[in-house]
Amino acid sequence: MPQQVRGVIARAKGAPTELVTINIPDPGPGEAVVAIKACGVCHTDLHYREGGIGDDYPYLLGHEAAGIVESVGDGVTDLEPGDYVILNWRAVCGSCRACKRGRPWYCFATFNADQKMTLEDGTELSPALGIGAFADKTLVAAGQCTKVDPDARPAAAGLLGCGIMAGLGAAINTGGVSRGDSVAVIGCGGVGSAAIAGARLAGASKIIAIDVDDRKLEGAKQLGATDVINSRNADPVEAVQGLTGGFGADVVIDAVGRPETWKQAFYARDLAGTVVLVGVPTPEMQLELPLLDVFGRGGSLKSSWYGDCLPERDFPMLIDLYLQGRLPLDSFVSEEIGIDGVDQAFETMAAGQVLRSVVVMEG
Ligand SMILES: NC(=O)c1ccc[n+]([C@@H]2O[C@H](COP(=O)([O-])OP(=O)(O)OC[C@H]3O[C@@H](n4cnc5c(N)ncnc54)[C@H](O)[C@@H]3O)[C@@H](O)[C@H]2O)c1
Ligand SMILES: [Zn+2]
Ligand SMILES: [Zn+2]
Repeated sequence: MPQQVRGVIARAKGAPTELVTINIPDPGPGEAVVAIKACGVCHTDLHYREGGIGDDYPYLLGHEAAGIVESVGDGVTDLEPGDYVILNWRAVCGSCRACKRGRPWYCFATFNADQKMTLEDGTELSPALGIGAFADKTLVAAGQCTKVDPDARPAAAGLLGCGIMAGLGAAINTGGVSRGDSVAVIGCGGVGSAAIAGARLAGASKIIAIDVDDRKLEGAKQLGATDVINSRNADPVEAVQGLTGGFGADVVIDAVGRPETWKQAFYARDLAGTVVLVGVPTPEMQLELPLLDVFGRGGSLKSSWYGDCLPERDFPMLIDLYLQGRLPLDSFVSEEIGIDGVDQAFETMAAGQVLRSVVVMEG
């Protein structure tokens, strides 16, 4: 039986969000209905509201979520009602060129549910990143559900569904940080702080946190930064060189995504080091750089989407590390809010006051 639940939608560009009743169809072949337990508030949700991603309004917002599988459609064999899952926005297909060449994190075909959730009047909803989890329940493709240890509390577990995974993976997967490396992270919001936690987990010996906000640098120390630089007061390139014997860091992660921070990353790395761009630039941003400097420096220049993660490989492993006390996911949960608090959380986020606000569903 199709059911009616509450959901947070963006009805029109720039308009405040609304908590409304939505229709969830029964899961079709390859689909699942998931009862949401918690869902983090991410910049991307705000971008949807503001029209920065598309104009397929109304959007059903929310995409960093953990929940319990309620029902599954035909042909779903690896998931059953009662399973505790983290939702992901990149279920890989296994058969495209990227998948076949062993780089499934570049998979061309991402799986979402075929059926549509709707408003009460039948208007089709566009779920944010194919998820839509600021809701009591949502409909997804079964491949978007990854089973993890149910002992992990939902507010922390759900964060692996987007921004925190992006930061952890930028360090561990894309940057390939390994034991003894020196790492610098520019921008210590949720994503950059997660990169710091990832660098620590990977055994980095020096982790240099760079931000323009002392509150963020304080938080970075708690997560394992060994040194902090406020780039309003000091040249971050010189400071990183000074802290690394003049060489620069082995891996530098730009979690801001502006031409000036990327250049800092480029010059703050060791000659053979790696730059990872994880912050998302805007379309008009241009980069100007002496080509000779690119030539004269080896190493690699990379970008990282979703931490180059493979949910089935990475989520259960990271949740195990969390439960062992080795990955401080709780530190990223700045506040827990109700489903009616999303717009307020967008303001708190824009003011730089939190790493993550997390909507926790009652009951
Ligand atoms: N690649 C991905 O898969 C992925 C996933 C999620 C988010 N992101 C992107 O990552 C970026 C960071 O996201 P977030 O949630 O951490 O945002 P955030 O706003 O929480 O953090 C940004 C941080 O950068 C700092 N900052 C701003 N300008 C700076 C500068 N010039 N130098 C140093 N620090 C500066 C801010 O003080 C803040 O602490 C965004 O661009 C976001 O879109 C990427
Ligand atoms: Zn594929
Ligand atoms: Zn997100």
